[in-house]
Amino acid sequence: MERMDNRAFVVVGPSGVGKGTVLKEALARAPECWLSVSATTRDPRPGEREGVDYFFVSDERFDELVETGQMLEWALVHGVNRYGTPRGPVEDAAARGRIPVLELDLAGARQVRRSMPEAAQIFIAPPAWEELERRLRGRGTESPEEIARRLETAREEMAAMEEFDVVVVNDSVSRATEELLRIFGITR
Ligand SMILES: Nc1nc2c(ncn2[C@@H]2O[C@H](COP(=O)(O)OP(=O)(O)O)[C@@H](O)[C@H]2O)c(=O)[nH]1
Ligand SMILES: Nc1ncnc2c1ncn2[C@@H]1O[C@H](COP(=O)(O)OP(=O)(O)O)[C@@H](O)[C@H]1O
Repeated sequence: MERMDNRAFVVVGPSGVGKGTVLKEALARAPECWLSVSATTRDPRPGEREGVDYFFVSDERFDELVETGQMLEWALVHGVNRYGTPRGPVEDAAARGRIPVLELDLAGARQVRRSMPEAAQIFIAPPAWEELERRLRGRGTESPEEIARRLETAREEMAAMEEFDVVVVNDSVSRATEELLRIFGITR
């Protein structure tokens, strides 16, 4: 995959595909890139840190952020919690010459395709459906009901893969990381 010289990157992929894992590896080696920290109404998982993994906010605070125009995009994900991209930090990062990277769900990616059409849209896919299920269950952070809901959302996301500029298969973390770095334009 050739370098994509865009001013921002949107990364989408089904829950458990390894977006977080691969993005963390890639961004540690891509100082030009800046990962947006989303606001969410969901509860933190063990080990997740406020302001690092997410800004964990109440429903009331989320309403306020939306109503005052502070969200670049937002969506109700898995039918339960809302997630959104705070606008200010993205604009600040871009103004400092960093390349914003946004990890979003499908609805968020579609909004950004309209509001920031220059952003490259990347889909992270599993090597096989069974492997996605295995990773999601193996992570062990969701209840069986939550896993079932995530797999339902995953079917819709996988069906929308063709909307994306490029698909990166997360077969191995190191290979997928290398491919992502090439797309980001970083080859060292
Ligand atoms: N639209 C939108 N989606 C987001 C945002 N932040 C995270 N998401 C998506 O919300 C979904 C759920 O994320 P998370 O609760 O961390 O669960 P996981 O995907 O199972 O690790 C994923 O598809 C994320 O990409 C955001 O700011 N906006
Ligand atoms: N290439 C891979 N091969 C095997 N397991 C992986 C791979 N990438 C990620 N994982 C594992 O899959 C699980 C889900 O990864 P995570 O990064 O939390 O996914 P996401 O952010 O897409 O929900 C984690 O337990 C992670 O260690």
